[in-house]
Amino acid sequence: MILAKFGGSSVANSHQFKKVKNIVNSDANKKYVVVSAPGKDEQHAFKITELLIKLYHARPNSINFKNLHAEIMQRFYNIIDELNLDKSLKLLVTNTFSNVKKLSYAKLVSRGEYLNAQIMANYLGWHFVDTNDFLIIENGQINYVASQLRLANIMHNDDKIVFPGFYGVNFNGEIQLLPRGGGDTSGAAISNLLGVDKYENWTDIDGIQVVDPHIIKNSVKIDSLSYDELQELSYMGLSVFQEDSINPLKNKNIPLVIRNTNHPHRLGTTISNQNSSSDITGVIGDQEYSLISIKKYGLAKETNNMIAILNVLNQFNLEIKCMVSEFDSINLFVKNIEKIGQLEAFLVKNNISAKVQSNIALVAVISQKVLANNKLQRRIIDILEKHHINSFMFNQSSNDIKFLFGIYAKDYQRAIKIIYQSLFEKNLVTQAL
Ligand SMILES: Nc1ncnc2c1ncn2[C@@H]1O[C@H](COP(=O)(O)OP(=O)(O)O)[C@@H](O)[C@H]1O
Ligand SMILES: N[C@@H](CC(=O)OP(=O)(O)O)C(=O)O
Repeated sequence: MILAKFGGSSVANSHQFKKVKNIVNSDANKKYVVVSAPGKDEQHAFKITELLIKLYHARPNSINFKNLHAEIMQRFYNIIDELNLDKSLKLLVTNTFSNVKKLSYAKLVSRGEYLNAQIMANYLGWHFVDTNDFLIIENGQINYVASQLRLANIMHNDDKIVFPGFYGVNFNGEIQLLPRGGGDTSGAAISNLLGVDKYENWTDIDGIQVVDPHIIKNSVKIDSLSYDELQELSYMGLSVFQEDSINPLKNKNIPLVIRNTNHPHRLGTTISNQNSSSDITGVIGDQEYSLISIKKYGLAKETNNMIAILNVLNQFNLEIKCMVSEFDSINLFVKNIEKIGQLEAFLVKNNISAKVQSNIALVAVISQKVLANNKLQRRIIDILEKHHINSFMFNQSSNDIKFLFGIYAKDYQRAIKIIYQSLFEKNLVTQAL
């Protein structure tokens, strides 16, 4: 049994719907489909989810509101008309958006996946099952035990089912959204609940590449990698697959295959408990960090100091990506802070002497094979020095999968290109081993 999740780019218009039908009909084992809301395509610069978020914030009856409302409905009408589907679906679209201002944020924003799953189910001739009826999300976390019980009451063995991604429901019956990109998580969670043999994640790229294609268009494609490597890649910012989606698959040893809806015969990238096919699986990062450097005599020795600092950061809801401590200092890399001034004032008021620096990038080289010896790390530091890229804070993860360093954001893309070219194009990976 296979569950296939189709991301926004794979279900953006009627043309893409036809590709999805060919893919699922070509393999009798594909029994479950999860869809996202229509994404971007050549005609549409915005995803439906983005338009729904704008609609929620638009002033009722303003021109902007009316335009957004019409644009969203028209995209669904076009898909239904172009596929010659039952006209009742158009009525469903109209009714869904008939009283937008009465809908909660989560309910409105989830309607993109809800309608797309209804339309896809009708087009494939499969059943529609609403995740609203079984996927329990409490405080942002999926409750697997409760979800399993509810799902067991809905499922009938031979059903072929289309589920909407991205949302579930809490115990009070209110719709709950997963974080943006959460369709991957829905797919992984439902794969776990149904105990499928394989989870296919269909998107618009042939698989995972060593470098984000926005930085290097055609870097080496990885044929296979381990769950742990993917976890590190996603944690460091890989957008192709959501970070929270890996554990539900790893726990049940369900292989994940990332495949291209536009080129369905290409093999994609397989993620399982097997070691990677490549020495290096990623040169990856993000340039939206701030560095908080805190100094105090004997700081790292006193647990109370640490607790006080973490409490302060907690009040500002900061996500710490990396923390390096020495005898009298702690360096924390956090996602860009909107209220830097307020944070600095707060730290001073609490007698914590700290410097906050913005426009920092974190870059990681991910490899399960070569980081255990130190040669690759030295090679990377040499490359950065040779190209006059100021780097600071080098950190190796305890599982020897990730080598991480900080640089200034202005050097981010150049650093990634140089490291990739030096290691791959000049074939230095093998020399570094
Ligand atoms: N290292 C990488 N390898 C492959 N794709 C990547 C990588 N980094 C970023 N991406 C981007 O991820 C995109 C696919 O993810 P996403 O936009 O969420 O797809 P979907 O619409 O199918 O959910 C690709 O189009 C690609 O631009
Ligand atoms: N539509 C939601 C959920 C999602 O996973 O979408 P996509 O598959 O297009 O990344 C979003 O835009 O966040």
